Amino acid sequence: MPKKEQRKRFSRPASSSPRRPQRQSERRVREQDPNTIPSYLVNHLAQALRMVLKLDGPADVLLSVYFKRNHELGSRDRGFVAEAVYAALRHLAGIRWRMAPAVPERSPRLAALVTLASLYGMEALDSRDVGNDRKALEAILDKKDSDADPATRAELPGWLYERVRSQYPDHDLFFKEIATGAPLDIRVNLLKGKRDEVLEQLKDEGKKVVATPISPDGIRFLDKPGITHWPLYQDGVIDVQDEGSQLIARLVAPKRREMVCDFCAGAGGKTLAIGALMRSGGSLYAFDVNEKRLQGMVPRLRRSGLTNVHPIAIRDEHDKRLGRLLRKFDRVLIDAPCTGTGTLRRNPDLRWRLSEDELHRINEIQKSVLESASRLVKAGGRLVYATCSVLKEENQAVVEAFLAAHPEFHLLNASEVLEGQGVKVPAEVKDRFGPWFVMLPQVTGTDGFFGAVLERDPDAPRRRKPAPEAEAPSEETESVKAEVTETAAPVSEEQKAE
Ligand SMILES: C[S@@+](CC[C@H](N)C(=O)[O-])C[C@H]1O[C@@H](n2cnc3c(N)ncnc32)[C@H](O)[C@@H]1O
Repeated sequence: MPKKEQRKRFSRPASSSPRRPQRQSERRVREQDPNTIPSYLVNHLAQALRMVLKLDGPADVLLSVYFKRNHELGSRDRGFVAEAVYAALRHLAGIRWRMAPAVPERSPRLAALVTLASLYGMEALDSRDVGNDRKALEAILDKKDSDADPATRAELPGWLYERVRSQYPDHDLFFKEIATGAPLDIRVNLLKGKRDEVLEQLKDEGKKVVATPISPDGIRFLDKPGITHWPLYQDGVIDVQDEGSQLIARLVAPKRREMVCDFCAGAGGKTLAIGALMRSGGSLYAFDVNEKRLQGMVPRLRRSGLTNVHPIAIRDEHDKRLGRLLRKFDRVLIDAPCTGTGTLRRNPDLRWRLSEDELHRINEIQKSVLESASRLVKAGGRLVYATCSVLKEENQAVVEAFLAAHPEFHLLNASEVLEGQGVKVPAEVKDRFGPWFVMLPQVTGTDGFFGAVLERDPDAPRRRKPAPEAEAPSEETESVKAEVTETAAPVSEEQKAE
């Protein structure tokens, strides 16, 4: 292999090219070898890295601020800069180690050159952009990965590396997966379309799509098109949702006329999937402490055609008003706040912003939310605890501690719950994880997800009531809805208008 080829250290995103068309204004400034990356893109990458490497917010948010401030950048240029920023974040430990004693956040231009040379090779850089940094850059690129410590090679902070390493025998495959991006999955809204028909339509339109292998509702794009302007999206036939997240909604297995609660609903990814499984029947309460996130659900709900969802902002898991809903729900989903370590392919910056202290803080909230939300489950009802974390501390350990303190709940086999709906759960998932539902990038090709299905013993016999009126919310729950709706005015007002 020629030496320059050896220097391409990062796998290159399929969509990006080092040869960007130069803008007219740039050409006027100076002529440049057309086979190299235009200088203005190197400069933008350095400035974007200066901002994003502060790690004081999610990379996608910081990047969109950067692009707003630099609105003269066209969409292809934005794509190029974004891909390079994400590559730098995926390989930040390695870049840091190579650049030492220089530090990427203080030398973002050098970090930009290292990133671009690692993606496209030194020959893609204009010698005037490299300037006096050539020697330093060559020394940086010549360092051998095998000399770095294992956590650096895994591109994880030490505390997280140790946990993943000790927990998963196939940890090396996990490390390999988190060095790549994630595909774009969508869920077909069962109220408005059939998966196979939408799949055919997309294929006829020339889109590169396949059915998701496990979720019966999903479609996977082999590239990553922008879909939000498509009629299928605007009309609510499809929504963006990772296959793993679709399956968590299926773990809830709601029936059409039931009372269901999505306790940590956020912007409603799983709420929408559960509502569609309920065919918009029954009542679906969507709680969250973050009113702004709940508001993000409103346009999605409008597109989806669901009319059974009640988004309600709560103060916290001890909100007094929840007292009126005790033992009222057939199903409760807790999509708990978590470290998000299952989504590192999508959110490569997350690992550098997390800490062990943060993990412990989140862990306390998880236990407390599970404790409180479990009280809403009626006798014989189901409780699903889920996270997008790959850490046992946030998953099995939380549920095991809860079960030890609550003999009135027992664990169901999550794979059987899915198979009862015709979902083909991979044998490896069943064999490795028993009653738990665990998805991992290296096993299922999805984000990492955890789900546990618990059932409250049917200690109190269900009241026999004539269907269907009897299954409608009681006056008491209606009054809670009205009361809480007032406090969550911005969400619920829009909701009422639908
Ligand atoms: C994993 S996210 C939910 C994602 C969402 N279910 C989805 O599918 O798009 C966890 C959510 O829990 C919420 N949360 C945090 N603490 C909470 C609490 N004490 N009670 C209820 N929700 C809480 C956060 O605001 C966040 O939206």
